[in-house]
Amino acid sequence: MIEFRAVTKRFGDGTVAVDNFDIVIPSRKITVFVGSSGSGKTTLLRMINRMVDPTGGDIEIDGESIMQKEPVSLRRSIGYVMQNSGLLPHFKVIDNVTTVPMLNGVAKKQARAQALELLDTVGLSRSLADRYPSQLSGGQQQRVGVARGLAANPNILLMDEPFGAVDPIVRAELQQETIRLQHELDKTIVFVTHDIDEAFLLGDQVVILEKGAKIAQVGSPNEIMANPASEFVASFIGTDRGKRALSLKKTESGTIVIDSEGRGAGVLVGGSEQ
Ligand SMILES: Nc1ncnc2c1ncn2[C@@H]1O[C@H](COP(=O)(O)OP(=O)(O)OP(=O)(O)O)[C@@H](O)[C@H]1O
Repeated sequence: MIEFRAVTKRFGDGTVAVDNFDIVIPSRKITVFVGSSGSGKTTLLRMINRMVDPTGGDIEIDGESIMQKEPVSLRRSIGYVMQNSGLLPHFKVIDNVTTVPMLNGVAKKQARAQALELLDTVGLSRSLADRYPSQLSGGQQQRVGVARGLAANPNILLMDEPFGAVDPIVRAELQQETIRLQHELDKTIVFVTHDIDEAFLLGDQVVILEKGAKIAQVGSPNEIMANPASEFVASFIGTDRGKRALSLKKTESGTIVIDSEGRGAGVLVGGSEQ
C-alpha cells in the first residue's frame, strides 16, 4: 500500500504542482491518475520514487516513510516506465533490460537469462535482444520499456503515459498486455494518463485530478460513471455526450441502446429494460 498524506510540492519558481494531496493506493491493483495537462500527475508519480521530493507532507510505502529511505536504492527498487520508452539508444535491448539488476549486484549471466525471460513476459521475441532501440517499432520499444521496468522484480511499477506515442491499434494491444501482466505478476501499478477511456479500461481505482492535483473524484470506473461527483467530472468523463451518454429506444423490432447522437450502440442482454 502506498499512502500520500497531505503531500504538497511547490517548485523553486513558486508553482504549486500538488497541493495537500491525500490518497491510499491499494497493493496489487492498478490505480490510475487521470487529468488534463499540468494537473500534477507526473509530479505525483515521481514523488513515489523520490525523483521529486515533496515540500510538505509524507508518503509511506507499506507503513514506512519514503523520506527515511535512500533515494537511489528506493528508485532502483521501483519500476518506472515512461512515454517514449526512455531506452538508452546506444545500448542493445538486452543491455537496456539488464542495467538496473546489474547495478543492484545481480551477476551478468543471471541478469541476461532473466532479461530473456522478461522479453517472453512482455510478448517480445528473444531474437530482438541484440537490436538497438532504433531498430524496433514504437510498440516494441514500449514493451522493452515495460520489461526494463520489471527487471528488478519490483513490487511497484510506475507508468507515466507509457502508450501516449503509439498508434491506436498498438495502444489497445499494450493496454490489454498491461491488464494481463498485472493479473499474472500481481504488481501494484500506478498509471498516469490524460485519456479517460484508458483510465476506465485499466484502473481498479481511478483518481480524476484538477489543477494542483486536487481530487475531483476517486473510485472504481463503475462508481464514477454511475455517480459523477460534479459537473466537472461528468463533463470530463463524457457522461453528458457521445458514446457514454446512452439511452434506450423502443423500435418496432425491439428495444435498443442508442448514444447521444441517436446511433445504435447495442442491446441490453440478461437484464431488465426498466
Ligand atoms: N521542475 C519544475 N519546475 C517548475 N514547475 C514545474 C516543474 N515540473 C512541473 N512543473 C509544473 O507543475 C505543474 C504540474 O506538472 P506535471 O508535469 O506534474 O503535470 P501533468 O499533469 O503530469 O502534465 P502533463 O500531462 O502535461 O505531463 C505544471 O504547472 C508544471 O508546469
